[in-house]
Amino acid sequence: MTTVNPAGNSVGHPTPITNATRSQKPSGMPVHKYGGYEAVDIPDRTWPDNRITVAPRWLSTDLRDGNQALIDPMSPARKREMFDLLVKMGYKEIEVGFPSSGETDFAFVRSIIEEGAIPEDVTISVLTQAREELIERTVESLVGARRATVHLYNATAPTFRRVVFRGSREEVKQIAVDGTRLVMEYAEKILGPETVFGYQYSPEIFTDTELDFALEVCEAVCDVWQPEEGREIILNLPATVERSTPSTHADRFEWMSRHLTRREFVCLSVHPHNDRGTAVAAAELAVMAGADRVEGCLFGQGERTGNVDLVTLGMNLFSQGVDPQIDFSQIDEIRRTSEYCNQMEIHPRHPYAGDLVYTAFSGSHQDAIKKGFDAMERDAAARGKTVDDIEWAVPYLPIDPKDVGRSYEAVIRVNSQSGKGGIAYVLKNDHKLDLPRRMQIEFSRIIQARTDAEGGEITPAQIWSTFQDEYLPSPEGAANRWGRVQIRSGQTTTDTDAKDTLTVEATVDGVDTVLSGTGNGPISAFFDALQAIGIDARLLDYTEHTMSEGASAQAASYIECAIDGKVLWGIGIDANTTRASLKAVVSAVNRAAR
Ligand SMILES: CC(=O)SCCNC(=O)CCNC(=O)[C@H](O)C(C)(C)COP(=O)(O)OP(=O)(O)OC[C@H]1O[C@@H](n2cnc3c(N)ncnc32)[C@H](O)[C@@H]1OP(=O)(O)O
Ligand SMILES: CC(C)C(=O)C(=O)O
Repeated sequence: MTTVNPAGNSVGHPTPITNATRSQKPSGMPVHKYGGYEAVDIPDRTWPDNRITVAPRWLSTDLRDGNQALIDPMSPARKREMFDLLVKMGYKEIEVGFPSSGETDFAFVRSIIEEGAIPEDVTISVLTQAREELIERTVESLVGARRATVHLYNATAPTFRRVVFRGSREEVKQIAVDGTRLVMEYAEKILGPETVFGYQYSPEIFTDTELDFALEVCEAVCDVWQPEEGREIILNLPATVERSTPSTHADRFEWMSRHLTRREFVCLSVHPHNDRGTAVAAAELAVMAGADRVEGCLFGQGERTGNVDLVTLGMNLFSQGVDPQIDFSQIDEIRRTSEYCNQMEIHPRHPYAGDLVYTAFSGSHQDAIKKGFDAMERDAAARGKTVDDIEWAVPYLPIDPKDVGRSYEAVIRVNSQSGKGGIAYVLKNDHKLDLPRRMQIEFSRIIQARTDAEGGEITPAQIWSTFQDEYLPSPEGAANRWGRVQIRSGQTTTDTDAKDTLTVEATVDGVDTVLSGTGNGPISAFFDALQAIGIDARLLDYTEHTMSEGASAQAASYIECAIDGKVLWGIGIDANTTRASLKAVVSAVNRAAR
């Protein structure tokens, strides 16, 4: 056989792809327009060995960075709903707006202060440019607040120095220094003793600013603020536009953390955006590299591709056994509120919150999930505990969906990619029927035929009605549409040599009749009785289980038989196990004749 390998040569045998044979043709994309990102000279970096064992401080900037990126910024009512949600979830630092931007933000800040909506342990913060009239207005918005932080920013990156401020390094540093001084002066003048006042500074686009200059500006700002015991300064180092790998970002954090002279009085804060799609990793690695605090938005709202997603970050900690200090137990409610406030939908694959993130359609995933749930139950029982008390270990499910308020219903959804495990899961979960393995295979072929013919998803209700129609036509079935044999009542007697005699009142082909037979037990006696109506049945396998607890508990019996040369399963459900097994025989017999 002749094949063409990836390099385009005809060869006698397929050639494996190696770096040597891989095509290196230019793509034609204008790569010359972009330069590589500068590495940090920190060969003794320590962050890769660090582990996150406690949650960082969180700041939600949904009402500021998130809001400023919306097509339709939040109305006062939507802002208030978001604020109340953030408080309820447990955020203790909330950036509530840019009060000097206009009346809407100013009035909102005033409203939450005047209406007493801010719990005592929550600090609000407000953002301002380093311009005197804006700083004054910003501080005015905070009058009467119990705990408030002014957050001042100016861009420090070279392009901004050249293009926006048209100034030297010294001049740009001076903007930060003067801004800090003005914030302190206006806070002193305008705010009363009831306000615990804090200060935050951000060298905007920290990630594009030369490290030595970012440090120089931060140090100059600290010289003005004079951080000390009980007087922290928050230095927030934003990846305003994400351009580096998370590892380089972490290097920059470790470098800054090592070089800041008053590090113990500095709260080092990270503010990643998601332009490369790696904001979550950037935040996590920055925390490993020394960041004390993370700024972001719920579900990654925010400028362009968004701020870092606070939900994913918090849930990532949770899934590692670290308390995020935030309550995500009603994730769908959080999601609905966020969608309402931002007027934007959350993607079905959004980590932890999307509609499909705890759902498996594919057979091998479903099989493993079902086995995982079964193993959890067995392990818990063996240790005398409940499933909720042992370590979560269900394949393909990073967390227990119940922990975020989801039910198990959507965990397994069935389509043409599904296998027996998923279908068995639906029957067990929704109907307490634990089908024997070979019966699972039999029933999954029936479902598979339907999904192949009709395409799309088959719902749990459709699976159940197919199951009823196939195995339970009467009387448990949805419709008494078919079934050659129906039993109405039966009696067994056991004689002295342990032979059972069974007498059954039945309807066969629409005619009422009495069937009678003997055997080693009721099932074999019933097989014997069926001979009278020309049915030759032989038992191959039998299992049963109870479906619930208590006096009125139902039992399910499963019977595999060879009937007139066909091997098939039947099921019977009844409070009495003998009746359940007779019904299972009827189920199989009727299927054979169908
Ligand atoms: C990365 C971030 O997310 S930063 C936050 C961005 N958010 C926002 O801007 C939302 C709210 N902002 C606004 O509503 C408006 O910008 C306002 C009302 C605050 C100010 O509006 P304007 O007075 O029209 O000024 P504008 O925002 O256009 O800023 C331009 C001027 O401010 C200067 N400037 C920009 N940022 C800063 C800063 N942080 N500190 C000092 N000056 C600054 C610019 O150099 C420019 O000066 P120039 O006119 O001398 O060239
Ligand atoms: C104001 C700063 C922190 C900001 O939002 C950014 O740089 O993205």
